[in-house]
Amino acid sequence: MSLAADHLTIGYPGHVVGRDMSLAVSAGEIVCLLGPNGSGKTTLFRTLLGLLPANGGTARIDGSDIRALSRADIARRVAFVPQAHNAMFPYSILDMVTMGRTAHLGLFAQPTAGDRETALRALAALGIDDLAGADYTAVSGGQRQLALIARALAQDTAFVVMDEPTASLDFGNQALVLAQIRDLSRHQGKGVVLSTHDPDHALAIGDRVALLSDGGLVAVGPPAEVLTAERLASVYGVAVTVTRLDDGRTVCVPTLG
Ligand SMILES: Nc1ncnc2c1ncn2[C@@H]1O[C@H](COP(=O)(O)OP(=O)(O)OP(=O)(O)O)[C@@H](O)[C@H]1O
Repeated sequence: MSLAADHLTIGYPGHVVGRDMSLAVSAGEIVCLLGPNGSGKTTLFRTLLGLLPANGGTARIDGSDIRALSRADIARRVAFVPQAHNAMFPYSILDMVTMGRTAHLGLFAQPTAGDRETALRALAALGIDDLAGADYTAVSGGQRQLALIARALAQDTAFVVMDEPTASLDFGNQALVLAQIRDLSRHQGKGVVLSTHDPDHALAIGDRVALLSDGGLVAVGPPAEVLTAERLASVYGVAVTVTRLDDGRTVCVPTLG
């Protein structure tokens, strides 16, 4: 089982964002995508999910060309956590998360009590079950982000694609979400690809890191091999110290000029 970019060229009409990108995420694996602002992380995800046509190459799920799959087929196999957006429709958080179950329902079928249970369990896993009845448009950006992650958990797909899942979360909720993501891969065997601006997050939970810069994937591999001080300095233009802690973990600290 895999979610794969096969020599993908990505972009918009008249604007190529990245060329010849190849990357495959397997079941049970966490791949973290890092890259500067505007380098194309969201564009790559949208192309991988079939939301944006590739300018070249192929996006594949379990070997099938994404263009051959219906939206429902894709939604049964891949959940997407977009960046927390401003909500338009005043659904309750529970309704919003229950919508993650839609992929498993037949046309016109209503969610069952079991679907609501699944949604409630996902909310509890993220510590926001007390918000089940709250209006999705009237909670904070971080709470909306947690609800979007809960919706993906409820969708219960083999793969999860997360666009900056920790971006608007406080320090404690960042750790909670990282632990949830690790659990999704280690205990539930899901393949996860997520983008982040924090190399420490990739070092903490990534099995592999893909570094996107200058219109291509410049390095793909184990976090400690990809995220060297030299490479981070060259991609982000800041001096960085990469240090190993006594307990074996590795962290990155930028040097302020
Ligand atoms: N709808 C669009 N139409 C045309 N160009 C776009 C569109 N969305 C993004 N772009 C451009 O594509 C490039 C990549 O943007 P993208 O959002 O994929 O980057 P990103 O790595 O996700 O950035 P960030 O880290 O800031 O979220 C940018 O130059 C951006 O201006």
